[in-house]
Amino acid sequence: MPEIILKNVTKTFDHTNAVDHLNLVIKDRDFITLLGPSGCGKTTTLRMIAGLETPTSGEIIIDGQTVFSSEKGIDVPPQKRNVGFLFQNYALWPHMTVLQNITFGLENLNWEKEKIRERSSKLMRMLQIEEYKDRYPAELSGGQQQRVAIARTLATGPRILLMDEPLSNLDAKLRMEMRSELKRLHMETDSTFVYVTHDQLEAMTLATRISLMKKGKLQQFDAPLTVYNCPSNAFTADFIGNPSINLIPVKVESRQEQEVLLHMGSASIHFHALDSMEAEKGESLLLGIRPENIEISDEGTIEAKVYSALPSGMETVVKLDVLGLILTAVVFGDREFHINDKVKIRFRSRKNHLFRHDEEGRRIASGELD
Ligand SMILES: Nc1ncnc2c1ncn2[C@@H]1O[C@H](COP(=O)(O)OP(=O)(O)OP(=O)(O)O)[C@@H](O)[C@H]1O
Repeated sequence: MPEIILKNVTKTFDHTNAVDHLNLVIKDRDFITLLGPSGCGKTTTLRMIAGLETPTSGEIIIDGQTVFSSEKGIDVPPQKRNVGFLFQNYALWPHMTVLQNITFGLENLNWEKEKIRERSSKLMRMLQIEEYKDRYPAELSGGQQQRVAIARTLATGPRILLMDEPLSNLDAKLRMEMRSELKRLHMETDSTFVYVTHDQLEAMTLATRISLMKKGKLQQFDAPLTVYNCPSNAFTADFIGNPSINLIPVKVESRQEQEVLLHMGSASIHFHALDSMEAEKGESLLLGIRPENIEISDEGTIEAKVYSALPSGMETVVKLDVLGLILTAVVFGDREFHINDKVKIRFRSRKNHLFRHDEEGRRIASGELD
C-alpha cells in the first residue's frame, strides 16, 4: 500500500517557511495535484517526498516506512524510496534511441534480457511509442519525447510517481492529449501519482484530490468538485474556476436566523443560508457568486449594462456593470452581446457563498440569493 503521509512537515529557507507544518495523507492509488500560486511550496513539498530536499522538521512515511524523521534522525536517500520522478526538463539521453532510453535503467539494475524486453514492449504499447523505438530523441515531437520520458520513469516499476509540471513545455493541444494519457496511465499502473502544477484546470481535470497551498500552508485538501463547490475560504474559491468567482464586498443589514439581508453595491439582496451561520448585523463580508450563477435573462429583476463580451464559440464571458459593480457572467451557446447593451440579470438558485472579509477569508455559509 504505497500511502504517503506527511506529518507536520516544515521547510525553512532563509528564516521563511517555504512549507509550513504540512499534514497530508495521500492514499494508495490517489492522483494528487499540489496546486497553488508561484512560490507557495509545491516543488519543495514534492522534493521532500522524493528525498531531494531535507525537511527542517516533521516526518514523512512512504508505504509504511519512515523515510524522514527529524526527531528520530532518519533520512532515507532518494534511490531507496522506490519513487519515480518526472520533472519539467525531463532530458532524454540524446545519443540513445527511444528503446535504449527506456531500457537503460533496467540494464543498470541487471534485469534479465527477456524481462527487459517484456517490460519495454508493454510500456511502449501503453504509451503508443512502439513505432518510434529506433529513433533518437531529436527525431521526435515534444509530446512523443514526453511519452518516452514517462515510459523511462515507469520502467523500473515505481509504485509512486512524482511529477513536477511535466506538461508545461507542450502546446495547449498536446497538453490536453497528455492529460488524458496520464489519467489512463494512472488507472493502468495502479500507482500513486503526486503532480505539481500551478494550472487550476490541470489540477481539476487530473486529480482525485487537490492539495491547494498558499505561502507554504495547506488551504484545502479535497476532491476537485468539493473544492469548486465548497471552497474552504475566499482564496480557494478564487483560485479554482475560470473565469474566477465574483467576490463582492457586502455588509449585513439585518439577520433572521438563516436569512441575511446584504447591502451590495447600491441595492439590498437576500441570502438564505443552507445551514446555520455566524454573521452579525453591520459585519462586512465577501459574497462569492460563480459566473455561471449569473443569468442574463429578460425575466431578471436587476438591471445591468454590458461592460465587455468575450465570445469563444462554446460560451461567452460577459463582464457586467451591475449596481455599480463589475461582475463576470458566463453565457453558454452563441448569444451575441455588445458593449453598453442594457440587460437584466438574476442569480441562479445554486450555491453561492459568504466569506469573512479578513486575511483568512473563511467560508461561513453557502446558500441561495434572491
Ligand atoms: N534552495 C532554495 N533556497 C532558498 N529559497 C528557496 C529555495 N528553494 C525554494 N525556495 C523558496 O521557497 C519558496 C517555495 O518555493 P517552491 O519552489 O517550493 O514554490 P512553488 O510553489 O513550486 O513555485 P513555482 O510554481 O514558482 O515553481 C519560494 O519562496 C522560494 O523562493
